[in-house]
Amino acid sequence: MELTFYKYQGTGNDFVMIDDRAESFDLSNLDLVRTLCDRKFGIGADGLIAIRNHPDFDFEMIYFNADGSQSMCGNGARCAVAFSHFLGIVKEKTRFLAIDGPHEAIISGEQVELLMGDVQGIEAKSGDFFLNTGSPHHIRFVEKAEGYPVFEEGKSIRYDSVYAPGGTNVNFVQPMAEDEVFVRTYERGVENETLSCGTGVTAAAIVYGAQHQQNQVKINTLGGKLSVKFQSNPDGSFSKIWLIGPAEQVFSGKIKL
Ligand SMILES: N[C@@H](CCC[C@H](N)C(=O)O)C(=O)O
Repeated sequence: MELTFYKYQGTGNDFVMIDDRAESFDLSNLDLVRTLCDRKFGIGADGLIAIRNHPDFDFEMIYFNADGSQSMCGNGARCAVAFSHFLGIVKEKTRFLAIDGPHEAIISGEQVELLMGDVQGIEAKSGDFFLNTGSPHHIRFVEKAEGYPVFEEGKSIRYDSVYAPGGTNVNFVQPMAEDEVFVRTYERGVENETLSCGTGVTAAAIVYGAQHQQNQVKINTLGGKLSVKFQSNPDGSFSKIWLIGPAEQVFSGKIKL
């Protein structure tokens, strides 16, 4: 049996994409998810996304990390929107469902603008910060992200007992200007640094923007540039959070199952 797949990337965060409107992909087969995401034995990706029909939305995005765990993925959602546009499911605007709830998106050329869920607030964590942007994110500001031991430090914070049992993603954020940062992320579920993390840069932008009275922050990652805009509310929450950046189909193929 063969599976048709598409490969997408959003600022270097890469995903196996499956058109599963026929519901023939077994979502409970996590060994298969792990094999498809394996860079030596499969297609290779940070995560896998199945697109399914939903009665109340344009589509549903079902996201798995490379290790088979599930959470919200910002870059993956932008790629899922581009893929649904490619499949003809959506035009320039869409409303779809992800694990953290409904999302809206706008496609303008190569860019996908994604409306994220509201954020309740920012927690202080011994000089660092924590917030949930659909996925959990620890934020640490560093003077220089280049050369920073992202894997070692990220892994140690990801497994810190304060985040047990679920763990957290970990972002190291270097300020570059009043409205610009460089972000490197250790991703839970990939268990390594990825070239970019959408929910992570969103978290970094919110913390940095709130500290510098900015409601729009430019983001540099190892995989490219994104931007985040948001509204700060008097109760410490954040809403109208938009993650903006490119999403691209890289190749497609068939793999033997
Ligand atoms: N790469 C993603 C985040 C995916 C989920 C994360 N690894 C987790 O398990 O929390 C993004 O672009 O947001």
